[in-house]
Amino acid sequence: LPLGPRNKFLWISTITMAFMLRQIMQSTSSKLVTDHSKIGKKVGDTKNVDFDEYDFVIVGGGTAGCVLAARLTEDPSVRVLVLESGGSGRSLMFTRIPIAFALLLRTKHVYQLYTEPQSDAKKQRKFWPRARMLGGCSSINAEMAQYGSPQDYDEWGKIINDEAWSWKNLSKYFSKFERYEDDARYPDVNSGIKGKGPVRVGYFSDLQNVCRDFVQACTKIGVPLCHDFNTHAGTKGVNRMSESFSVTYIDENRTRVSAETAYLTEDVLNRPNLKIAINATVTKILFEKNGDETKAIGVEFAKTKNGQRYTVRAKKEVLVTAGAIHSPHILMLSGVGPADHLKSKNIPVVRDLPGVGANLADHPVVDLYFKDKHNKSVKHVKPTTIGDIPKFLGSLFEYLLHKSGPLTGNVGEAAAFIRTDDPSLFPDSDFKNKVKDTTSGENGPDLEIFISPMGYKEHARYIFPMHTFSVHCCLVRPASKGTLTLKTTNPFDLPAVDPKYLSAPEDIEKIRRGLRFILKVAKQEPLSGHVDYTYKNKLLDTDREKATDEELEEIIRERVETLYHPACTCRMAPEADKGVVDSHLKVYGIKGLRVADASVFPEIVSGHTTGACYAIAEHAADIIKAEYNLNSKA
Ligand SMILES: Cc1cc2nc3c(=O)[nH]c(=O)nc-3n(C[C@H](O)[C@H](O)[C@H](O)COP(=O)(O)OP(=O)(O)OC[C@H]3O[C@@H](n4cnc5c(N)ncnc54)[C@H](O)[C@@H]3O)c2cc1C
Repeated sequence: LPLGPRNKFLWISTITMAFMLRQIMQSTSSKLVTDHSKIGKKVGDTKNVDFDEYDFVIVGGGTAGCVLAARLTEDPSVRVLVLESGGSGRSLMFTRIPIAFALLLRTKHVYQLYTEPQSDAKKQRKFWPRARMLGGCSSINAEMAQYGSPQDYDEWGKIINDEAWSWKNLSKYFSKFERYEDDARYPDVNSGIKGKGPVRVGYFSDLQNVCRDFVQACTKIGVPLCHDFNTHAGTKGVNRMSESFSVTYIDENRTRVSAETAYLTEDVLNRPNLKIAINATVTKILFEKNGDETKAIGVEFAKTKNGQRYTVRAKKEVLVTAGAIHSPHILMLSGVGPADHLKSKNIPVVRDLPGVGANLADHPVVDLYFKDKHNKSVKHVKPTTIGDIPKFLGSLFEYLLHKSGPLTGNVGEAAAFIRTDDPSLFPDSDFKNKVKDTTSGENGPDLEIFISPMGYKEHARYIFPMHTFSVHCCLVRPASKGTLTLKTTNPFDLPAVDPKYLSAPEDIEKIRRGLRFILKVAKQEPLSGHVDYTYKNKLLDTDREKATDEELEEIIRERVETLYHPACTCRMAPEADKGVVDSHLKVYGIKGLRVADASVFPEIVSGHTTGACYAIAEHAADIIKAEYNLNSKA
């Protein structure tokens, strides 16, 4: 552009903005290894090239993997290698700006997974994005820092018959990872019971008026206010909610806190006993048989589908932390899984474990959309009209200059956790169909209702062009369970995932109750003051109140989506109960092999899943340190 005064302004603004954006991105440390020949041995290399040996090889540098890497290398005598199939998460701008994560979902930094056609959801294939970068899904999630209910963990302790996993013992690991400091704006939060760990949590996200008023409206229809979801009381009484969405994984600089930013600090990366290889996809685990004993002795990995394979040895253990999709995938590719299925794919069976890939659980969510009377939605954060562009630039400047505004939002700004059998919300006189209790205990919820200050579909690919807000009904204790199986034996092909959404009829009834709850809240002051009831549009749900049960069921089957929480595919449970790992997270029947991530959940928690993954990994690190007599402090 010629340098006229107007263009000069444009240039200066653009350069300033680019500079400021650069500031919020953190550079990829030179500590990350990209030359794989420096850490592994080429498969097929006839010369007996010396290659590095590590005590522990961590498969997947995601949420749990980063925790294990940092904790285990606190002992300088232990050598740890992390193999991560993606690159650095913190060097990507869209992981740093809190609201921008949705822009990453359909990029090469995210596995583009689709479910099998869902028989009970109009045969649709549902998009299931999973992160492919350091920090894993903690680098792309919606930053909601709610950890589930204490009863969920008591249930875990019972299933695996080990009190170490029940809330009274596991809760110390939640304190170990989180860091919450006093916030004068939230005097009712007891910081004395909070942790001082590396993962900063706090009330630093944006809160739009419509979301604040949702909270008020909920309290008016009988949902008590809860000042903090994450206490020992948890969601006790369940009809409680927070003033804003509890806390978020967003720090005082209004940037995302991921497992990579919190645990892989410069100090940790500089430890001589830690190596992290990126763009390194583990293709299989290597085993050695000695009599009746099978031991994991290392892994094979590669950069690309047809690229050079490398191997690396693990003197002590292989620790699989590739998440709920890829951990069972890697086990199966390596011969650990249901024998019949492996044989059908010509994979030699190392250990028959029918639980691998079974029990797939996820939180289904159904959204309702309302026209925003005040035209105050934050739809301009992803501009869809010409008019959105100046507003977007304004918000970008506000974010960069003042660290405030809608870009500091996390989409799900306020929430209510309720029970579908709560007679004060769902009286028998109005709700004739009975519901089965699938909660983890009488104080656990089965529904989460949360609100976003804009309407969107298809994981934010589609933003409504008019001003809307959406309220989401998420079934946090679904009865429907699914499966994960191999499609092919190529490790670079994604597995077949079938969550079997809505296959249990009670799931429909519970979500329907949730939708009725939403429609009632939308009619309640002060939220009703935000709804334009005169605006008619078939896409919106403003006048859905009179919908029949059948019509709501139709909406549920049409709109059901994932809340991105797959779990339980390598369940920690007795082997006879389709368990894959024991209470020390060791894979049954194999030495030197553990799994520690969302796949080991014995049951899905009635809340968000990142906290549980951090706690599992912190606990796993202590279990391993105790077993090998390792030091705890760096
Ligand atoms: C869009 C989205 C929004 C979410 N919102 C929230 C939220 O608001 N709050 C919340 O608590 N939870 C949320 N979640 C869920 C939460 O982030 C995950 O449950 C959690 O982070 C999973 O951690 P993990 O350690 O099990 O796996 P991940 O964090 O997924 O880590 C797995 C890692 O393994 C790597 N990997 C996979 N295969 C291989 C291989 N073969 N070789 C090497 N590396 C491999 C991956 O690249 C990844 O880094 C969300 C998730 C998504 C996707």
